[in-house]
Amino acid sequence: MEIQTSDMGLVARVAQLGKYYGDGERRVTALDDVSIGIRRGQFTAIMGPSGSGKSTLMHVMAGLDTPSEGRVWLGDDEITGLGDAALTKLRRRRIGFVFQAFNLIPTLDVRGNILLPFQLDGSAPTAEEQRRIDALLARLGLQDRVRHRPHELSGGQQQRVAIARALATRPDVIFADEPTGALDSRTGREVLGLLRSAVETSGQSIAMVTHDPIAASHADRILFLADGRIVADHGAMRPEEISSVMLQLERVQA
Ligand SMILES: Nc1ncnc2c1ncn2[C@@H]1O[C@H](COP(=O)(O)OP(=O)(O)OP(=O)(O)O)[C@@H](O)[C@H]1O
Repeated sequence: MEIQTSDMGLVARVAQLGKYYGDGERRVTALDDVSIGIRRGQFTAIMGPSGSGKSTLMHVMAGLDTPSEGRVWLGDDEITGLGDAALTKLRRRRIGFVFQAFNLIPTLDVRGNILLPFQLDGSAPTAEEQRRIDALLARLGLQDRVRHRPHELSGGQQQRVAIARALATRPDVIFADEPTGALDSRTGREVLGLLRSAVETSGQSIAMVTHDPIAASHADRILFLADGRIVADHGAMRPEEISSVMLQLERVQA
């Protein structure tokens, strides 16, 4: 297969990606010959049975983990083989993260948490970025909470702060790992609505790992993994259609 080295429509891409853990008989194949791109301006869900390689794929695409084989690009920039310092800089500048456990800094208030990516990058937000952050705080219903610390907020509010932090720097792509996993279903739906509206209103590109068919039904595209391979690549689907694919994959993988 020809490896394309440029594609303006993709914000992140991997080619012939393999990831192995351990040696000899104990070798585990987490990813096996995966070639896939995340499309710009789309909300992509990554689904699959437990152990199918979802988190590994996301971590390699986000430069949090390195592949055993194959190549990785962020936009047009190949990141395969970059060292830790270069990857850290690239993540800070070009990638946003939203995690199941929110990952806010407990000693910083809401504004401090949202400004953290700028501070880590050694830059203060410009006046325009500051205005954008204020607008984000208002849109996410956090304007009365800016001086609160994470432990003074509900789970849903904490995840909204994490989303505001991820959106504040206008990253090329946001990687979300089970963003609704720790939330009740109503709060989870609100969070998904916020991610969806970032795609609709700002063209934000988002890739989300999830187990939840309802969460995945908010996506424009759903990639299904099983045993470390991409086994299906669908446009938007209803929750019941997603559940039925997942049931089939769980049977195959088991
Ligand atoms: N650090 C590691 N050492 C050894 N094996 C690992 C490691 N990380 C992941 N694996 C294995 O790689 C495979 C893929 O794991 P991964 O976490 O990517 O799956 P997943 O689809 O995200 O699973 P889950 O839905 O349960 O979180 C699994 O078999 C897992 O046990």
